[in-house]
Amino acid sequence: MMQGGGPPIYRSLVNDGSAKRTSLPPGTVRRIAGYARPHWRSIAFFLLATSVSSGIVVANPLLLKAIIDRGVSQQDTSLVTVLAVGVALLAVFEAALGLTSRWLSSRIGEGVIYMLRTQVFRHVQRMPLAFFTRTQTGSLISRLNTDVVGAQRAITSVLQSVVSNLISAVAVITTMALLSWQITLIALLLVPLFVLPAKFIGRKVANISRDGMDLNAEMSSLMTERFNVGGAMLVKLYGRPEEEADAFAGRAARVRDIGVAQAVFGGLLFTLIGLITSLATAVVYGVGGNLVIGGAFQLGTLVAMTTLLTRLYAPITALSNVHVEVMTALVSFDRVFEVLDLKPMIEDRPDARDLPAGPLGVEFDGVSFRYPTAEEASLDSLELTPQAESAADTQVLSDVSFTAEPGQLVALVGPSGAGKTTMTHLVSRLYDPLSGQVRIGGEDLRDVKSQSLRDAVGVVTQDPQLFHETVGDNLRYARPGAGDAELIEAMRAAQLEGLLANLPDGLDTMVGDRGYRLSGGEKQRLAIARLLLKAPSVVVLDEATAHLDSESEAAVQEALRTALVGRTSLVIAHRLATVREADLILVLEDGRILERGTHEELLREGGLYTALYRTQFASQEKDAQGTAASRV
Ligand SMILES: Nc1ncnc2c1ncn2[C@@H]1O[C@H](COP(=O)(O)OP(=O)(O)OP(=O)(O)O)[C@@H](O)[C@H]1O
Repeated sequence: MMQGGGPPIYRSLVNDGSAKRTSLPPGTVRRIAGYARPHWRSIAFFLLATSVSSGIVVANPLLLKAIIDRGVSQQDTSLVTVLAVGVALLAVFEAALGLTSRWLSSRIGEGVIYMLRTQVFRHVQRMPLAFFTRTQTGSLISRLNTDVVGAQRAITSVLQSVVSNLISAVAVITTMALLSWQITLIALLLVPLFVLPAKFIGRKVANISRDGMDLNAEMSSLMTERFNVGGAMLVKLYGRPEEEADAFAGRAARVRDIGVAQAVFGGLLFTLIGLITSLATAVVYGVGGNLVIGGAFQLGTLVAMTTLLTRLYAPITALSNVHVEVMTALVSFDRVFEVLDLKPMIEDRPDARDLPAGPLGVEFDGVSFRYPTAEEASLDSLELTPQAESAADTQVLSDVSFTAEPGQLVALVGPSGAGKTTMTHLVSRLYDPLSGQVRIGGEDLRDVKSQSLRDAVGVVTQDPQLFHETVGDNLRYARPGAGDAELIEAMRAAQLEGLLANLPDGLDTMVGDRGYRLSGGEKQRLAIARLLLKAPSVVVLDEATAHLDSESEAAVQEALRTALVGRTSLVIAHRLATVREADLILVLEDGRILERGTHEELLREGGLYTALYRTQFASQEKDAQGTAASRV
C-alpha cells in the first residue's frame, strides 16, 4: 500500500472496516471540490432551482389559506377561481423546476462518475503486474462500480438534501411561526420525540447499506471467478457445482437478509415520520380547532398550518441524519482515491530514451529480484486475505548475469520454481530488478521509454491470452493498421493456414472468451502470428509443455523457427530441439545460474544439466529416434 507509509488501515473488502470509517484523511473534501469545479455552472443553476423549489413549499399552504379565509369565507367567487388557478400554475411550475433540477443533478453526477471512472481505468492500467496478481478482480470492479456511484451521491443527493431540506425547514418554520406561534411551538416540541429515534435508525440504515455493499461485492467476486472459462472448467472437472451453488447460496442469503433489514429499517424511518406527523396533526387540529373557535385565528390558517406540518418533519429528519449520509458518500470518494493514489511502480523517467533501431542484444548484469510485497504493490482491501509478509526470505533471483548477443538464442532451463519465468518478466519490464541492471541494446531498461520497449520486445507465454473478439481483431492488437493480407501472411507463417480454412467466418470468427474455442496449439500459434505482425527485435518465449499432440507440436516448432529467425530470443526451453540450437543455455536453480554453455559443453560437464537432460530431454530423443525408425 502506497499511502504515506502509515500502517495498513484498510482490511479486506469482505471485512472491510474502511467503508465505515468516521474520519477522513485531510484534504479529501478539497480534492472532491476539484471534481465538482468543472461543473460549477450546472451546480449554481441546480442550487438555484433547488432553493426556489424548496422555498415554494410554503406557497401552496398560504394560497389554501387565502382561498378559505378570503375567498370562501367572503364568498368571493372570482378570488377563489384566481387563487385556484394560482395553485394549479404553482404545481406546474414546481414540476418543471423539479425536472430541471433532476436534469442538472444527473448531469453533474454522471459527469463526475465519468471523470472518476475514466481516471481510475487509466490509472489501474498503469499499475504493476504485481497489483493484478494480488487483487481480487471482483473487489476491484465492485470498488469501481459501487464506490464511484457512491461518490457521485456525495455531490448530488447530499448537496440536494442539505440545501433543499435546510431551505424547506427554515421556510416552513418561519411561515408557521408567523401564522401561529402557539401551534409552531407545539409542533417543535414534538421534534425531539422522533429526531432521536430517527437518528438511531438513520445510522443503522447507513451501516446496513454499507454492509450490503460489501456483501454484494463478495457475491459478485464469486461470480466473476467462477463464471470465467477457467473457473467454470475447474468447477466442472472437480465435480463441484453443488458445493459452489451452496457457497453462492450462502452469500446470496446474506444479501437477501440484509436487503430485508434495509427495507425494514428504511420503512421504519418513513413510518415514524408518518406517525409523528399524524399525531402532530391531531394535536394541531385539537388545539388549533379550539383557537379558531376562540377567534385567535381563522379556519384557513388552521388548514395552512396542518398542510405546513406535513412538510416540516421530513426535512428535519433528513437534516438530523445528513452527516451520516455525507460521511458515507465521502468515504466512497476516499475509497476511489485510495486506488488512484496507488503509485505505479514502473514509470517512464522524464528523460527516458527510445531504444536504438536494428538488432538488439539482451544483458543481465548482477540482477537480483524479489516479487513486490502486498504493501508495495496493492491495497489490502482489494485482496481476499491480506497477510503480513516478510520480504527477507523471498529472493527469487540472485546475482544473475549473462549476455545474449543480437540474434542469439538463449535457452533457460532448470527445475520448477528456479526463476525462469521471472527472468522473462524482467526482460519485458513487468518488474524492475531489486539490484543490478537489465539492458537491451546497451540501455538500462529503467532509462528506456516504455512504448519503445514494448515495440522492441515480443512475448509469447505458455497459455497466451486472447480477447473475446474475432481472430482478426486479436491479431491486429499487435499492429492496428494491418490489412487482411498481412494477417493471413502472418497466420501462414505461424502454420495456421489449416485453421484459417476451417474457421466458419475466416478472420471474422470469434475466438470465444480467452480463446477457449481454439486448441492449445492453435492458440499458441495465433500468439506467434500476433508476434510476427509486431516484428519485435527481441523475443521472449515460454515453450508450451502441455496439451500439444505431436502434429500440433511440430507445427508450433515450425512457427517458432520462423518467429525466431534473426531475433534475439530468450526461451524457457522444454524441447530438445531448442536446447540443441541454443547459442547459450543457462541452467538455473534457486534463482542462480548454476551452469552455462552449449548443449554439448554442458553434457560434458555432467552436472545439473546432465541430470535434467536425462529426466526431461532424453525421452524426447528416444521418441524422435522411435519416430524416425518407424518411418524407415
Ligand atoms: N507473482 C509472484 N509473486 C510472488 N512470488 C512469485 C510470483 N511469481 C512467482 N513467484 C515465485 O518465484 C519463484 C520463481 O518462479 P518462476 O515462475 O520464475 O519459476 P520457473 O522457473 O518459471 O518455474 P516453472 O518452470 O514451474 O514455471 C517461485 O518460488 C514462485 O513461487
